[in-house]
Amino acid sequence: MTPIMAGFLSSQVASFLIVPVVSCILYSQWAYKKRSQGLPLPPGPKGWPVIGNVFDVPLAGMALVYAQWAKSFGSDIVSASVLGDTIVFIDSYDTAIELLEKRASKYSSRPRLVMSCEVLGWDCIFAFNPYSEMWRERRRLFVKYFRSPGHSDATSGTAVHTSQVHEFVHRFLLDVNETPGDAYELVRRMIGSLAISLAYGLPVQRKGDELVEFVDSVARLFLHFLTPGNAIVDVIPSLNYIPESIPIPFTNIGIPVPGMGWKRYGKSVQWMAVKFKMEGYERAVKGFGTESVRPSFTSYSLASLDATSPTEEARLKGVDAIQDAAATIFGTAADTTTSAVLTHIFALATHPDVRKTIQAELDSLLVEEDNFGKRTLRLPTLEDQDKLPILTAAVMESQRWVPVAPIGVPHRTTEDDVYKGYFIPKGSVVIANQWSMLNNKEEYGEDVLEFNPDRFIRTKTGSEGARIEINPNIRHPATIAFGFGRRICPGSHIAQSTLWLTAASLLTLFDFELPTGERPNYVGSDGKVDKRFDPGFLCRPKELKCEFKVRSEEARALLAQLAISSG
Ligand code: HEM
Repeated sequence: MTPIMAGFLSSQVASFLIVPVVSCILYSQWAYKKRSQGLPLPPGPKGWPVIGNVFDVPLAGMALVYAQWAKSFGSDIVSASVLGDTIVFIDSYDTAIELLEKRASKYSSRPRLVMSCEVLGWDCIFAFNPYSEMWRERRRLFVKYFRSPGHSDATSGTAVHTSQVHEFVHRFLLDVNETPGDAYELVRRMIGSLAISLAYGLPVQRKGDELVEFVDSVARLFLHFLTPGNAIVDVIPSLNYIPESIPIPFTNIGIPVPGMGWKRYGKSVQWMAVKFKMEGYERAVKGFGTESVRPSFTSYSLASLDATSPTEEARLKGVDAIQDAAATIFGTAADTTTSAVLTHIFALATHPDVRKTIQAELDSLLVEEDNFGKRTLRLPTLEDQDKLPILTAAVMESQRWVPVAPIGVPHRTTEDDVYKGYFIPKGSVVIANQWSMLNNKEEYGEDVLEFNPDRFIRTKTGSEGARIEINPNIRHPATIAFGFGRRICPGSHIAQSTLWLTAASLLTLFDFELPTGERPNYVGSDGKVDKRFDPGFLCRPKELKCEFKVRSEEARALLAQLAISSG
C-alpha cells in the first residue's frame, strides 16, 4: 500500500470514529445541561480537562485540605472532579443533616470499591454495599440485634455486649499488667476478641487466638486497599476489564499482562475473604449447644430465621445475609474502636494533668475506707458513667480531637439534586468532613486543635451545692463522628461504651505517660497532620511509647484479685 493510500484510509477511519465520538460528547453535554438546568456545581479548585482535579485531591491528611477549600471558597459545600466523577465535600453539620439525613433517599449509596469488593471479594461487609435491598436486609439484621439501650432486652446484642465488655476489659488489664510495654497490640487484641465474641459467641484465647489473628490480618489488608492511592483500579475502574494474564492455548500457563500485578495479587488472596466470612460462622454453628459457645449475633439471628423462613430457599438466602452481617461486625468494629481507644490513651499519656484530674474523680467514687483506715478499690462499671463527668468529657474530647474517621465513610448520590443553587449530579461521591465539623471554632471554641475536655463541662449550682456535669449545650462529638443519615454507624453505642469502660478501668489501675513529655496535636504547627498520627482514612497514633505503672497498693491488690477470679 502506498503512503498516500494509507493516509487516505486512516483519514477515512478517523472521520468514521470522530463523528460518533463528537456526537457522544455533544449529546452528553446537552443532556447534562438539561439535567443541571444550567446550575453550577458547588465551587472548587479549577481542574484540568478530562482528568479534572486528580493532582489536587490529596492521598493523606485529606480532611485538612478539604476544610481549606471550603474556607477559601467561602462555602460549606465544595466540589472537585476526578476523571469525570464529581466529589462533593460537606463542611458543616447543618448541611450534612440537610443532605445526608433529610434527603437520605438520594444520598445513601456508596462509591464503587473495585479493588476491595470486586477483586478481593470483601463485598460481604455491608458497610460498602450500594443502597439496595441486599444492604437493607443485612443492616436490618444488625440493628435488630444491636438495638439501642432504650429498646434492648436481655437477648439483645447491647445487653450481651454490656456483660462481655467488662470481661474483655478485665482480661486487658491483666495483660497490660503482665506486658506493660505492649499496650498498642493489646488494645488491638482486646477489641478484636470482643468483636469475634459478639459476632459468633466463640471462646477466644487470651493470647495468640488463631481466628483473632487471622481476621486481624485481613482487616489490615482491607484497610491498606481502602486508603486512597493504594488501588489504581479504584481511580480507573475500567482497568478491571483487562485480564491479569493471557492464557497460552492448551496449557494452564498464562503470560502476565504488564501493570496488572495488583489483579494477580488480588486473585491470589480471594480465599481470605471467603475464610473471613465463613470460618467464624462454621465454628459457631458446630459449637451450638456446647457450653463454650455463648449467645451471639449469629445464634440470635439464626434462631429468628428458623422461626420465620417459609422455604428452604428463603432460609439459605437468610443464612447468607447472617454470614455477611456477622463478618461486618468484625470488619467495622475492630479497627475503628481500636483507633478510638489508642487515641484516648495517647491523649492522656500526653496530658498528665488531665489524667490526674480524672484519676482523682475515679478515686472519689471507687475507693472505700473502712473504720480501720483500710482502703479498698473497686473497678468501674458502665453504670458509673453518670457519676464520672470529667472522665466522660475526656472520652468525648478524644473523639473530637482526633476523629477516627476524619472524612467519614463516603456516600454516593442515586439521583440528581440541587442545594443552595448548586447542582449535585447523580453518582456524585459525597464526603462529610467530620474533622472539620469537629473543629468548628464557633461550636467548640478557639482552642479546637488542643485536647481540652473542659469544653464539655459546666458547673451547676443547686440546693446540694456546686456540681460538675456535661454541658448539654455543646454538641456531642458522637453526633458527627459516627456519620449521618441512613448509613449512620449502627454500632456507635457499642463503640462508646467499650471506649468509656476501657478508659475508666485503665485509669483506675495505671499511670501512663509518654517518656519524652511531648504534647503533639493531630494538626501540627505547620498546619499538617503531625507525623505521630496516621494521616489516612482511619486515624490513630502510630505508636504508643509509654510504660503502664500500677498506680497504688489498692490497685495492685485489685489486680491480684482479678487474676485469681479470671483463673
Ligand atoms: C469509635 C468507633 C467507631 C467509629 C468512629 C465508627 C464510625 C463509623 C462511620 C463514620 C460510619 C459511616 C457512617 C456514614 O456512612 O455516614 C460507620 C459505619 C458503620 N459502622 Fe461504625 N464506627 C465505630 C465503631 C463501630 C462498631 C463497634 C460497630 C459494630 C458493633 C460498627 C458498625 C458499623 C457498621 C455496620 C457500619 C456500616 C453502616 C452502613 O453502611 O449501613 N461501628 N461507622
